[in-house]
Amino acid sequence: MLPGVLMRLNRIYDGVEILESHNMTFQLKGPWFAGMDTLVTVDPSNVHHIMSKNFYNYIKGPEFQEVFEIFGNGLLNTDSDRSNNLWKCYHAMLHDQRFIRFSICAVRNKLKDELLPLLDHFAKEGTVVDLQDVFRRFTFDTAVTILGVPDPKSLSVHMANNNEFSKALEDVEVAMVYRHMSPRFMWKLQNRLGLGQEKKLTEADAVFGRLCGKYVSDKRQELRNEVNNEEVVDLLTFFIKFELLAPIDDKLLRDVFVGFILAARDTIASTLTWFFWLLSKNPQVLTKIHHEIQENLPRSGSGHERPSYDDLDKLVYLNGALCETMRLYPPVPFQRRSAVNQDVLPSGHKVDANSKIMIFAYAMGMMRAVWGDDALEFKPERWITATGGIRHEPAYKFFAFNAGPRTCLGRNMALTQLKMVVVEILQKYDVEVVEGQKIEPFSGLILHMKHGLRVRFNKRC
Ligand code: HEM
Repeated sequence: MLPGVLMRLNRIYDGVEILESHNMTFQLKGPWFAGMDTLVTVDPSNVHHIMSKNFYNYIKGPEFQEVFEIFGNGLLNTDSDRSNNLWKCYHAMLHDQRFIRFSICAVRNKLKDELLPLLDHFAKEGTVVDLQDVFRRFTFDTAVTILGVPDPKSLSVHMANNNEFSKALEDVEVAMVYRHMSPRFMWKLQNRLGLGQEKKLTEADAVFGRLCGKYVSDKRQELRNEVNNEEVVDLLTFFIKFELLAPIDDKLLRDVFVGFILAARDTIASTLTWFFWLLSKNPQVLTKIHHEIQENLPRSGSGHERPSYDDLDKLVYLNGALCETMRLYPPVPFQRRSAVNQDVLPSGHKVDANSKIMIFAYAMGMMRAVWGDDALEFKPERWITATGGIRHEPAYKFFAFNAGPRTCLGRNMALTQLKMVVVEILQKYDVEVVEGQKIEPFSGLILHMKHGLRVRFNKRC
């Protein structure tokens, strides 16, 4: 059943119905020889139990690490709690004011100097563009810049696709989905014979090794020559210079590099794409966001560096609309875990040692039992308290950023970046979604739009 279910992720409503009729937890069966049986759950009490209360019993495990071996010893592939040194290093970096300033500046410059001029060009020419492609290029360039490597400049009028690293990432994603959907012996055999997706995966690994090797050695050289500029703290500089993680060898830096792009690139691009599509379907929400921006943000030319952190914090309704987007279309649509020891979940389901569990974040956001009868509606109001503040939902219910000790470390940075991009685009353009296109999700590691999202930009007066 598992391959079939993964292939039909676009028919999510079937999955929602099955899970609703099974009280939010369901045993999937694979062929007896393939070891693919998986307990699928969207029950928040189970999620809380798995991700927090009994955290040590539910690991990604060796099988997960084997599937994702291309990410090496990076954080996404590592089991353990917050005592892990790599986790501590990431945590320190994402709370370091110099790194935060550098990242915000990278996003702001990319917006101002490249994305907005490009959208101006598209608006002037009346060009129809794939918004998802635009955002993926934007987030790729910003993630690479934040890493401290020369900007690949993949945003351009011609939208050429000639970046080796980005192509390798795409091959990796397809290969990961293939590994998930195939019995282990099958992809192992293909890997040994160098066939199909496995061949591409091996080639992608070589690209990562070669390019990251060069980036890291260039950065080490740059730091040796540096006239000390304490203000510029990109990711590689942070990891190499501050030596929080000693020793840090080039192989681990390669794993951090690839993992960071994976964590910070398509998650943001996916959210932005679904967000603009949802706005096109819900014009009343768009009107309210415009109103909130007008009320709260200084106008351009007022001398402020716009918009500031504090300004963005005032946008409570926009925050709700972004959370609502990630509730319905969580960029990371599922999480896999494996049980170390036998256990019983709060729902009463028995879990055998070494059995597999999937938390299906995508279906969870659509569960009436979790979100109420209006679960399928796009309602930013859901995220606002009676006094007009931000309503915080527990992570085991709003699972887009994961839950427990291994919650997404970049959550705040992600929300800031999302708001910066949305505000700038909405202030300057009306985004017109082309009629008649088929919109359906494609779930790899990230929940993309299968056919992209074709739009026109019309300049606002
Ligand atoms: C909308 C944007 C984002 C979403 C929905 C998101 C979601 C997630 C999820 C679900 C995980 C757990 C992955 C797993 O263990 O399989 C995760 C981990 C992580 N994310 Fe994010 N993420 C986003 C943006 C970012 C950004 C911008 C950064 C960095 C600046 C970031 C940094 C990380 C890191 C370092 C981890 C590893 C945490 C750990 O394993 O302990 N994320 N994220």
